[in-house]
Amino acid sequence: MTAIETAGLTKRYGELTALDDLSLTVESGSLFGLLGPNGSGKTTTIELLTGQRTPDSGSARVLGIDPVANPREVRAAVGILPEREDPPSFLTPREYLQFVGEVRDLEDVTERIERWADRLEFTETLDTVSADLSEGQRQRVMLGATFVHDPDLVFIDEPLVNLDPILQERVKRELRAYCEEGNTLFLSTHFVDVAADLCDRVAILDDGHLRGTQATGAFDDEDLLSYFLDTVDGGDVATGVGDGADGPTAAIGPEAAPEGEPDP
Ligand SMILES: Nc1ncnc2c1ncn2[C@@H]1O[C@H](COP(=O)(O)OP(=O)(O)OP(=O)(O)O)[C@@H](O)[C@H]1O
Repeated sequence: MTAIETAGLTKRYGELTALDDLSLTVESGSLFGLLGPNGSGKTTTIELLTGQRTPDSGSARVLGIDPVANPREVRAAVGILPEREDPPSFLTPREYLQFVGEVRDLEDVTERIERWADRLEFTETLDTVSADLSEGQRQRVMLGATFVHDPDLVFIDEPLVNLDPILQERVKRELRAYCEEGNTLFLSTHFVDVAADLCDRVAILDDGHLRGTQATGAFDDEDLLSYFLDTVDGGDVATGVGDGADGPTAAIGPEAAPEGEPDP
């Protein structure tokens, strides 16, 4: 079954074409990665697929729903976690997730909150006001809010930023488990090792253009990095989430690209 299908999806901001003629298929149950340098159009793609923006041309179906005709329906069906969003500082995670549960009209909210807090390891901070949480703790609460309605499809922009290495592994395990339960994850990242580690299929976006789609099974991190650098024109490409709370440990610019001409 197909979770996402786009045909010729195009978005312009004034003179700038942020996304150009994107045609993509994402199968249900897959862990799909949209990999691209800063400004390549990843966020725009997610915003178009979730009915937050309207394309200039082209079409999409998300879980069979047209996000242009039915933006609220698509947002009710999926989970969305934009990059760097926080729970309100004056609410505890439990209060925030209860609020999300009410907006989403959920039954069994208490059970859902406790289950996701357990899966994402923030049970101990459920009743601490969010202003007193670390960045990594707030990121886990946001992940909980994204999954609390157990959607069939989840979009996450940069899933592992702000998490220490131990929590990155825990979250990766949970994301993989979520797909093994038959759900679909659509991740956007500019970290090659996140894509290599997590995703079973990666689409490379560069300057608004889809440069290629690859199954990651045959790649290790280095292979995917080489493929990525050969595929994109270069730019602010991060190679790893490293050991810090902040993400990249190395940003590869055009000067670091391997010698030789990229594949046509
Ligand atoms: N609301 C907007 N108005 C004008 N230009 C925009 C707007 N949103 C994005 N852009 C531009 O569109 C291009 C694609 O942006 P987008 O945010 O989709 O890229 P991205 O791959 O998600 O980048 P990053 O990895 O830095 O988050 C960029 O050149 C950006 O400056």
